[in-house]
Amino acid sequence: MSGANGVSGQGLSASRQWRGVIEEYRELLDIPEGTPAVTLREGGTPLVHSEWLSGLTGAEVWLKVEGNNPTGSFKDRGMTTAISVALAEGAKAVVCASTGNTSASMAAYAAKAGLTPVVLVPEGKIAAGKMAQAVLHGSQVIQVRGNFDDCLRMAREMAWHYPVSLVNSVNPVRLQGQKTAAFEICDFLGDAPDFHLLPVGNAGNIAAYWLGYTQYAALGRATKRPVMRGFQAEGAAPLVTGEPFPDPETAATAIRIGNPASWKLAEAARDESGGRFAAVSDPQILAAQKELAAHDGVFVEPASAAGVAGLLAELAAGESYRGRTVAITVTGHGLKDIATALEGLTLPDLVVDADVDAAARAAGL
Ligand SMILES: Cc1ncc(COP(=O)(O)O)c(C=O)c1O
Ligand SMILES: N[C@@H](CCOP(=O)(O)O)C(=O)O
Repeated sequence: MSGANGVSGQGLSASRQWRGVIEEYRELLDIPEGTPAVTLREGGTPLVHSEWLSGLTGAEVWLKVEGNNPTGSFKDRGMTTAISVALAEGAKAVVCASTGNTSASMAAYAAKAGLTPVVLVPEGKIAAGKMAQAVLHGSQVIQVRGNFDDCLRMAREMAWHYPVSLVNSVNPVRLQGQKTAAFEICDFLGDAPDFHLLPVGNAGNIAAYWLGYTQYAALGRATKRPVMRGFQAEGAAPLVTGEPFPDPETAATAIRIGNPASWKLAEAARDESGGRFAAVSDPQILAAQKELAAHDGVFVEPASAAGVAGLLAELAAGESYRGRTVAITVTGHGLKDIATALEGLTLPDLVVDADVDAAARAAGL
């Protein structure tokens, strides 16, 4: 899951190493001047052309593969900025509420910075890979009898009453880092795409992309801004219905969020771009996850497939993207949640003697 992979993908020469999003885009980030970067060289992730989805749609469909970040999700872009600023401001400890990825990312960057990470998660709802990351990077992980929204309320209060800095995306410095994904897409394509599709949970990421696209258009580095389409899980779709979900539920645990903190910013991105929010069911999400792995070689966690599931659902409903350029963010790596990926699958049990002909026969060659 290395992020320093911008060498060919970002048009860099082989001798030039990707430096992480702060050093690559410092002059475009609203963070205190001269803030030393705490970085794991996040960003510079591949924009992979999807022959499968391009063939289905008649569009040029590109996947922004954020699982290639150092901790396996897009959160690293925002965590480099949040942890760098927190450290520069003298923080000794950091806290977040999480459905998993934010805690994994915070813990890694806190370890790098020598800060103490405190994590609040909904009890029993965190994928094992993410929990392992948080624990191995040295977090104090506190499970809460409640959902993510309860955890976020507690994290805000903890940061208010105790000497600990909050690094959830309600911290605006997070969005500064996360907007760099929009910069990278424009830099790679030479302009903004016509459409940008992505999963939405707490809604920081759609807000960050919109910031980035807006900034690039204002600077003349892009001629347009994309139409933003955000996809939520049916059981946790407050932006679709317009009402908080008191008991959000979905197999896509990363987006099991009933009351997104960046609700207003997400609505602004939708309205200013002429976009929309829509819901996709868990079976649609899990089917998209499998198809993406099988057709494009990109293995993502369930929540990360919501944008692709959304595109497929729209196509089935008669929507056309023909002739357009479409970017879809696939937000996190599939290895984070193996249990869900394997659910309902029959694992191969072909066992042969140590004999090549027997293996070839078993393989049907
Ligand atoms: C893998 C993954 N995808 C998508 C999201 C949604 O991002 P956001 O909360 O910024 O809307 C999250 C976190 O919520 C996530 O962990
Ligand atoms: N999916 C998120 C939820 C909270 O994230 P944030 O970006 O709003 O801090 C997670 O991974 O915890």
